[in-house]
Amino acid sequence: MALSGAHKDRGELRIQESLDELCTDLADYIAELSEVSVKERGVFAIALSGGSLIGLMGKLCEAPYDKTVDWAKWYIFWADERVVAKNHVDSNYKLAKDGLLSKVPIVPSHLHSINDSLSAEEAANDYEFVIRQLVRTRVISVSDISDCPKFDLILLGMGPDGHVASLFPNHSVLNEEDEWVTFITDSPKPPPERITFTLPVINSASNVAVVVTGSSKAEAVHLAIDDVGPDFPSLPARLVQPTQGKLVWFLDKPAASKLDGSQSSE
Ligand SMILES: O=C(O)[C@H](O)[C@@H](O)[C@H](O)[C@H](O)COP(=O)(O)O
Repeated sequence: MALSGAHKDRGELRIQESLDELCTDLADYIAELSEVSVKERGVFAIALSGGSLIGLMGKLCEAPYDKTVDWAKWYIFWADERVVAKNHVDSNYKLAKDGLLSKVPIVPSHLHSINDSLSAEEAANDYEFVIRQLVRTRVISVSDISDCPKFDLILLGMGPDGHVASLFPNHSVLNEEDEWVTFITDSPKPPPERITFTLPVINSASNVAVVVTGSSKAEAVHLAIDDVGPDFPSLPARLVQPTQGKLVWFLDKPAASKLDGSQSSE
């Protein structure tokens, strides 16, 4: 590991020399959280995002994780999803299914993707209803301070504009406090229609990991993590602040290159 440390309230930073090391560290981290959660609760409720994250999780399909992870105890959700058919090339479900979930023995009924025959608004309401049922049966824990679902792990990517899940800068959904799952029809990143976990749900999780690679995101990483003062508008990624849970940033060197002090640590 190139660098590891805590950054005030911004969580733990894990900065890796190479993508290969980042992928190994990420697989280790997920496998460990799965083990702890299965031991404590009998299940592991994990929410995925789209984008490069799924490829970076690829080592989970390989030895030793393919055999050591208790896949039958995984319940899988999406922190955000594009409102397209499940077999559409833009579907986050399809991305995860093809790249990861079809290669390990997940129980098909534990895969909780959106109903792709509904409108964005209906799909968000329906997804929240599904999550409410699973909170009731304690497949998903509940936060004792927010009453929100408390996922064991929420995995997020981040765009160069600092968006996470489908929470984009300056969008009104950033202020959503009542819904668990909401929708947008004007995503600046195509496709335009998406459903997304809201910030209260993300910040109620036991663990949140933000996985970011590449120099195009270095400025957003700096603005999301460093103490930049009040003059900068808050990026969605900066609003990821688990109330009781643990936040970890997985970064490669190019993504971390504009962090304060990064030059001196090379
Ligand atoms: O469905 C989506 O578009 C995402 O969930 C989104 O939040 C993604 O994680 C980031 O845009 C980062 O994507 P990349 O890692 O591919 O840049």
